[in-house]
Amino acid sequence: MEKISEYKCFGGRQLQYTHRSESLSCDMRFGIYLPPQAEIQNVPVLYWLSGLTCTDENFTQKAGAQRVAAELGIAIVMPDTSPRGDGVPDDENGTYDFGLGAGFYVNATEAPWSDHYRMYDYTVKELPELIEAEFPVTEMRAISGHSMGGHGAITIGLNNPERYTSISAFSPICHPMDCPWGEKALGNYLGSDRTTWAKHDASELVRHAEKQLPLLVDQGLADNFLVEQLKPETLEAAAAESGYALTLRRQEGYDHSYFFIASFIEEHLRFHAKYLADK
Ligand SMILES: N[C@@H](CCC(=O)N[C@@H](CS)C(=O)NCC(=O)O)C(=O)O
Repeated sequence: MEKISEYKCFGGRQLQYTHRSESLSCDMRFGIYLPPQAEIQNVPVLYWLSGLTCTDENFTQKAGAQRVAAELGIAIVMPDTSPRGDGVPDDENGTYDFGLGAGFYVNATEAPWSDHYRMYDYTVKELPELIEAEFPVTEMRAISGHSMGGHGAITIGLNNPERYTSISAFSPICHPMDCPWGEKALGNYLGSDRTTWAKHDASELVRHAEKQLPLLVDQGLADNFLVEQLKPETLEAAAAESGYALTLRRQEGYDHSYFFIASFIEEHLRFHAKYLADK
């Protein structure tokens, strides 16, 4: 692991590292914010999963999360959104919604993607192991994300309820089995057998959840992707069916951008802080 940059921020430190990833077979970058409390004690961690086209830097630079993370004593880890580098295949047409910048937080089973595109293992196991070995953090983890990363946060959280205290999402892809982004990604990474997709579909997981983790979702009503790609109503219907205590808030006038995330990230951090402190 090698440090790329370090900035003092709200009394804590905003850091960026590169490391060799065994699960992804390539070098990866991640960002980590350590609040001031981490100078004297281990602190809990929020994992943030970004959306299509993002790297580790979008959330770091645009969400404005550090001030409240410093107040609450929470570290934030921001991974990249796909494997990168020489030899990592990309969509042959270079589209933004598949391949580089679009790992969808699954382990690909199909060639040529399966050699590198293993973002599920990276996010669930490899990265937390590295973070917990190298930084002053506890094993208390929460997970959040945006769009493709909101899908990642909900699916990873619900598939591993013992590993996380709470889940939140901004504008998540709620039903990837039935939207263009999701069908393209899951079809290419996992193959045509749709039964293997259900484990990576937030609505399916909420419909069948055995253990409920606290789940907060914010969705802007002026989001261009709302109707065709995000479909929060499917998550709501699934929660109603299974009795899952979902909090889904529709926010008038907000779009899909980081201006929306910046407007509500404080509430998401305070939501997670409650459960990170409880356990
Ligand atoms: N660039 C795409 C949209 C991709 C997009 O909106 N990405 C979101 C996540 S799904 C994002 O966070 N973009 C980076 C940013 O706003 O900093 C387009 O041309 O339609």
